[in-house]
Amino acid sequence: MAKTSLDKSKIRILLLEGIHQSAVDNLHNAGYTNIERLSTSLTEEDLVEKIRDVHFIGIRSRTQLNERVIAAAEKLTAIGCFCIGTNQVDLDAALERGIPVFNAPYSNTRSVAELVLAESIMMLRGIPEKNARAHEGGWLKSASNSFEARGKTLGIVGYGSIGAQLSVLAESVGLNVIYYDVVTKLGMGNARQVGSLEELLARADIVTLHVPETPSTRWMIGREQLSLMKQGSYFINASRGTVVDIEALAESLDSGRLLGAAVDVFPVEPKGNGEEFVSPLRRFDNVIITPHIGGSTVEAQENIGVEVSDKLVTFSDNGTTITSVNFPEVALPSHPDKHRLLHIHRNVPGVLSEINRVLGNEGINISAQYLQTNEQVGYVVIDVDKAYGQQALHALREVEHTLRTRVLYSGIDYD
Ligand SMILES: NC(=O)c1ccc[n+]([C@@H]2O[C@H](COP(=O)([O-])OP(=O)(O)OC[C@H]3O[C@@H](n4cnc5c(N)ncnc54)[C@H](O)[C@@H]3O)[C@@H](O)[C@H]2O)c1
Ligand SMILES: O=C(O)[C@H](O)COP(=O)(O)O
Repeated sequence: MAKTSLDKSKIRILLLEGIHQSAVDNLHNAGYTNIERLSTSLTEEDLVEKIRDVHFIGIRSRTQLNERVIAAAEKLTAIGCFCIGTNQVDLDAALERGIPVFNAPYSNTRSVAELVLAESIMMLRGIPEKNARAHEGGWLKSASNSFEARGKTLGIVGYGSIGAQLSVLAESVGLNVIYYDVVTKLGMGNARQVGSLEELLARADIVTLHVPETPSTRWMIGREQLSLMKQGSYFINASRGTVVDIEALAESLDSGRLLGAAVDVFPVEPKGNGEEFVSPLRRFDNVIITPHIGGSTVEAQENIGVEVSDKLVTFSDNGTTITSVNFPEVALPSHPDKHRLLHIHRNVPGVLSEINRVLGNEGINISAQYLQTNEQVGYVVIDVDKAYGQQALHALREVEHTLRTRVLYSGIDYD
């Protein structure tokens, strides 16, 4: 019987942007040893070159996996975003090539929520300016524009994992919480959903954004929205830089409508720690500027390293795509004495019956089978007797509308 799997040590894994050592350790423990780990992201040109021979890539928010890069990734099997956001990946381009994308939807949410609550309290007390003056030798002892959090209203835009967690923390210090979300959601504690973004902007003392980057959130906060905010209110953005018109935010700070802001994400961010950060917000002492570190805590990064590498290993070892953000979700218990075939195809009628027909024609008995589809793609996992693995793979490749096929042999096979 022909051995069909590629030795795990030949499976190339590229980890970028300083992904935590926990990911490397986890992959090693699962038998994957061919790992290159870089502390930075790569330019498009470098990525196109480097990704050619890579089976798995791990990135964070900075690496742009656009259509051109994905098209160059001839061997790429799965993408791991070691963060929450997946807007940096062309998810459709990956799907079209049968490449599932995974992320870590929960591991850094607490870190962001804690930071935002701390920033709210710091801004209410005017700490950013007082701190800046003291560093210059000044002494701004004053109660003017210095407030308790108790009884103020926090307005959360996007009540998902981070927004909801922040809501709980905020109520514990006496903030009243209102939130706006495109989906109707049950509030935590006494938090109340409002019917429109405009209502939230008009009622909140502090507005904080926790939406993903999508076409509906792009530039959702501009001059008009900021003009609806209360005189003397505060603004926080730790979501994505493209959600806010930063020039309009600077104008609101100049006009004094906003007493302060805290911004962690920017439309253009430096590619690495050595590059200059350019922003109209640099001139404001009452703005807390942080370098996209909302999720950058030791705890979050260690957990993310384990969570996403686990997902890559599980997919690599048995084809499971549960929690993939772009792919039909399939999990079939492993059958150690069988060969597992993975078949990814365009989601058009008749493919499954064609698969079963070609396998039947070859006299191949199917031990287990599971199909899931999304609008574009169908994903079938099929277990067959070991003696037929290679033959079944050849038969499946002939099925019309096939995007990709693979056979797993006591682990995995890569084309
Ligand atoms: N600064 C950081 O380091 C950092 C860390 C983690 C996450 N993030 C960003 O925060 C975002 C939110 O994270 P999450 O885990 O809470 O995501 P989530 O998906 O759990 O929640 C997002 C919420 O936004 C809502 N939403 C979507 N479009 C909306 C719109 N147009 N108006 C109002 N609400 C809308 C969704 O319904 C959902 O409830 C991530 O997508 C990521 O971009 C940043
Ligand atoms: O999407 C996220 O989880 C955050 O933006 C954090 O991204 P990072 O891993 O690049 O810090």
